[in-house]
Order: sequence, then structure tokens, then C-alpha cells
Amino acid sequence: MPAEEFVAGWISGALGLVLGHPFDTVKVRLQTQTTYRGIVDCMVKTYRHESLLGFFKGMSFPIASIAVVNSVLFGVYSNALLALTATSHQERRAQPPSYTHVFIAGCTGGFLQAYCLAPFDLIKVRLQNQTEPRAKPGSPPPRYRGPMHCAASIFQAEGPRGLFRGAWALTLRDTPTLGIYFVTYEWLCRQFTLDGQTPSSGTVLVAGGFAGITSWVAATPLDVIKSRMQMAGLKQRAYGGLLDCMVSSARQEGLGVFFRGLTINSARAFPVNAVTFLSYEHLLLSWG
Ligand SMILES: CN(C)C(=N)NCCC[C@H](N)C(=O)O
Repeated sequence: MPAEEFVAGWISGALGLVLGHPFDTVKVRLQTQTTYRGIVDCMVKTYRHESLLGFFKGMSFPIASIAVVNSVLFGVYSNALLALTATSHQERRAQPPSYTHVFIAGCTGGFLQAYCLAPFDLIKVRLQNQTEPRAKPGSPPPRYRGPMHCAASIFQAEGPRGLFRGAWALTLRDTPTLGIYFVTYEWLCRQFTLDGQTPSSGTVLVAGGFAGITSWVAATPLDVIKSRMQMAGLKQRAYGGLLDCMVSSARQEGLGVFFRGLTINSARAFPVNAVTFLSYEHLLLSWG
């Protein structure tokens, strides 16, 4: 099993994550809290109340976890393609796989990464939703003192299953959308590259960026539900399950609720995924 894809996936995912985290914090807050009038209002309030640090809440944990999650995604994707088409990463430019194979491999990667991502994503969302300013005398202490304390508190209160809250919604979100992600990337690369050639860096940046946007547009409805399930019973009301969360969110806030965070998600997706794919392709190319 080729291991370079796992390592390249890890490094490229971490680079993309740092770039996209401030956008991600605004997105999570818009999706789960009703106190903001829009993106700008959320950014201004976050900055005033919590300074620049507020945008980077909950980042240390995803940085550590991206090692696992992105390497599982890219490693499983590439190895699934190897199993389906008997071609290695290097051979795929000369013998491109069919889009059906790319889609199946992407869905497989998405499905497996969702389970690795679930506990890390839960902790990230819980920390991002803590709007208390850091270390201000007299202000109430935040519920969680950091990622480890957050993980331990959830574990103590709900057991190991508690750490997988929202995992179903996350799996439903990621399985098909990661198929879409890799198909879009491959399709765009092939449109702008001569047969058998390696795509230029510009092509990889654009194809990666648009793959990110397309997949996140498709993922946003379930992303909203996932974030609400993860916050259920805290700042949110508790839900009877995924379907109950969907129906009651739509009843109370209209169908527009499923597109909350869409703009910020798309704005974040372009740079994050452009950088992720560029570094992934370059790392694999330099390792031969
Ligand atoms: C639509 N979905 C779930 C994705 N495209 N997932 C791939 C993640 C890539 C990058 N780390 C990101 O956070 O955008």
C-alpha cells in the first residue's frame, strides 16, 4: 500500500486548515447561533469581543487531527483508485481513471474519514461556539478550558458515544460530497491539461479551489444539521434525531436555514482546497 499519499495528505491538509480556520469559526457561529445579522456582523462582534484570537478558537485540535483525517481521505482515495484501476498516482496521468471510479474512490475516502473526523470536529465546533473572551477578569469562565478538557468533559458526561455526536450527519455529509470533490478536481484538471501531461500549478490551484467550492455547496445543508446536532442540548435545543433536527429547523427558520454559512463556506473553500491540492500534488511529484 503506497504510504506517500497519506503523508502528502497530512501536510497539505494542515496548510489548508490554518488558512481556512478564521472563515470556519464565522461559519460555525452563523450556523448555530442566532445573535448575528450576517458575516460582517459576526466578524465585527468576534473581533470586538474576543480580539483576533477569537477567530482561531479550537484550531490546535484540528491541526493535530488533520494529520489523521486528511491522510485517511487522500490515502484511502488513492489506494481505492489503485484497487479499482490498478494504476498508481504517477501512472494516472497517462491512463486516467473513469469518473465513476474517481467518484467511488472519493466516496470511500469520505466515508472512512468521517468516522476519524467526528470526535475532532465535535470538539472544534464546541470550542468555536464559546464566545466568552479569554482571561478577562470578572467574566464567567468558559464551559471548556481547552480541547482536552472539552473531550474529557464530554466523555465523563456521556461516555465514548458522546464523542461521536453528529457523526451520522457528518457521514451523510462527507460520503457523496467527497465523491463530488474528487470528480470536480479531476474534470477541471483534464479540461486545462493536454492528454498525458501533468497539470500546471495554476490549473491545480483553480481545480482544487473549485472542487472545494462545489463540494461545500453540496455539503452545506447537512453541514448545518451536523453542527446543530453537535451543539444540541447546550446553546441549542435538544433534538430527537437527525430527521427531527432537519424538520424542526426548517419549520422554525424556513428552508433558508439549510444554506446558512454557504457564502462563508464557499469563500473559505477556495483558498483552503487550492493550497491543499497544490501541496499534495507537489509533494507527490517531488517524491517521484
Ligand atoms: C465538502 N467536504 C466535506 C469537503 N470537501 N471535504 C474535504 C475537506 C478539504 C478541506 N480540508 C476543507 O476543509 O475544505
